[in-house]
Amino acid sequence: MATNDADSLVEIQNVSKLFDLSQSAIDQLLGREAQPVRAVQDVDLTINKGDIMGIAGESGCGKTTLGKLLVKLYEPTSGRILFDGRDMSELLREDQQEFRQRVQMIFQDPFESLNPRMTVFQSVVEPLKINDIGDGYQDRREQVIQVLNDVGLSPAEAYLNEFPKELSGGERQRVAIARALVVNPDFIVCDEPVSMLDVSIRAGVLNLMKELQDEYGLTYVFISHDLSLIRYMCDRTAIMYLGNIVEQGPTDDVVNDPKHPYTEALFDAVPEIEPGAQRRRANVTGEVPNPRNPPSGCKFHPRCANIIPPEDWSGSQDAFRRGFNFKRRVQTGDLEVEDIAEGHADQRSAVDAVLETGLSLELPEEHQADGERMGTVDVDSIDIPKQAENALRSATRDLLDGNEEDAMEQLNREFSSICERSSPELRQSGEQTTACHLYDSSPSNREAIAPDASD
Ligand SMILES: Nc1ncnc2c1ncn2[C@@H]1O[C@H](COP(=O)(O)OP(=O)(O)OP(=O)(O)O)[C@@H](O)[C@H]1O
Repeated sequence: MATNDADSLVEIQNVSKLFDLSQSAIDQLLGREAQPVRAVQDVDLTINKGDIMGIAGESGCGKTTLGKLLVKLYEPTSGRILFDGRDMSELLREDQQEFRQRVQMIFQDPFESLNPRMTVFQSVVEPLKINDIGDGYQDRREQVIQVLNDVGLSPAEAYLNEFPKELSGGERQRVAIARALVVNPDFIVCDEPVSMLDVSIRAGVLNLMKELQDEYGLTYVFISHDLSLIRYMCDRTAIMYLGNIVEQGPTDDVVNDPKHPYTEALFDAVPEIEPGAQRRRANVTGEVPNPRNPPSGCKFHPRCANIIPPEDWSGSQDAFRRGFNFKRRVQTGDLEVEDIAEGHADQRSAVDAVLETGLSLELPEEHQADGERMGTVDVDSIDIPKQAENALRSATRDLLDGNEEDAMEQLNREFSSICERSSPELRQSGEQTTACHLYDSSPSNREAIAPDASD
């Protein structure tokens, strides 16, 4: 749990945000409890004064929800957030006003965040009026002119009477930034602040935001799925997956020496900076699961390249990953054994065909095994222990006989992993903290998979 550090501005302590808490019609029909969307779950994070903290992750992982919690647009379902040492949910009325002045948010779409019927002057002066800042019209007008010049809209006088539709996308976002800055905040949450802008003007807006950070003494949170932006802007970075922070630390360390297999996969998928360099795709299987019904244990385990075999596993990790994936495909109904077996004269060749399909991984070409093609793999090329192969064969025969329960029992006996059983705690590794069983204290885990992950 985060401690009250002298340099910290924001401390997120074990925060969760759940949506749709009531039972749906399907829940009622099945007599089960409500299945809320766990948009943010058990998040701990400290944001230090003067830092730019990046929050990265795929769409739907909870970045915006976390951002909105930070500016009190949402209240946590559980946990607490301290701003400058004070619990945000316990602010008195007068303190709330001060908070709303000190904390601002900039959204992705400047067109939506600006009122189309207000001129630039009206938009930017409004927060001064709401917060009762400034000494009359003339003083406020001067403050508006000053901030418009600061955000590069100069001469400011030329912009005062413009409406949003008369401005370019970049100009509109600068007005949105001016609106946030005019009240002289300490902390700004920027949610994808340049993703709607033309690529050619993004760098200009980002550089401006860096300059403003020095000038106004700001602390920023940058939410983005764009890892090049995170790399360029942020001192520290937190990586989210299905509502959890799976890794965080100094951006250079997170980028150059990722600890969590998800972080590694995420950065694998980013095109290199050098023009013409090959894009290396991520070594992950499947899609992001439904946040209403997330996987057990480590939520990333069904997709993870480094899933951990049991201690007595004698084959390769790759073979375990394939066997485990076979089990999941059976569990989720994704392995159509009858279709695969169709047209095979005897059960033995049908079982061979199911194994060839079930043990292949749907991975980008650069991560496929030598004997892998068109969704099948040569089973002899996999280093799988005899006993495990026999269990797969026997489970497949059960499946062909329609006996899924016995099949699952055998598969569970052979292909069980700590990653599916228990949720990993955040642990220090190098400069970062990461939630992955590879970094648990049991040395057998690390030796089995990640001999170089022992720091
Ligand atoms: N108001 C809401 N009601 C119900 N579910 C919500 C609500 N807001 C977000 N969610 C769900 O919570 C999860 C996290 O959403 P969130 O928008 O925070 O993710 P994100 O990482 O910001 O995604 P994106 O980059 O696409 O905006 C998603 O599954 C989303 O559908």
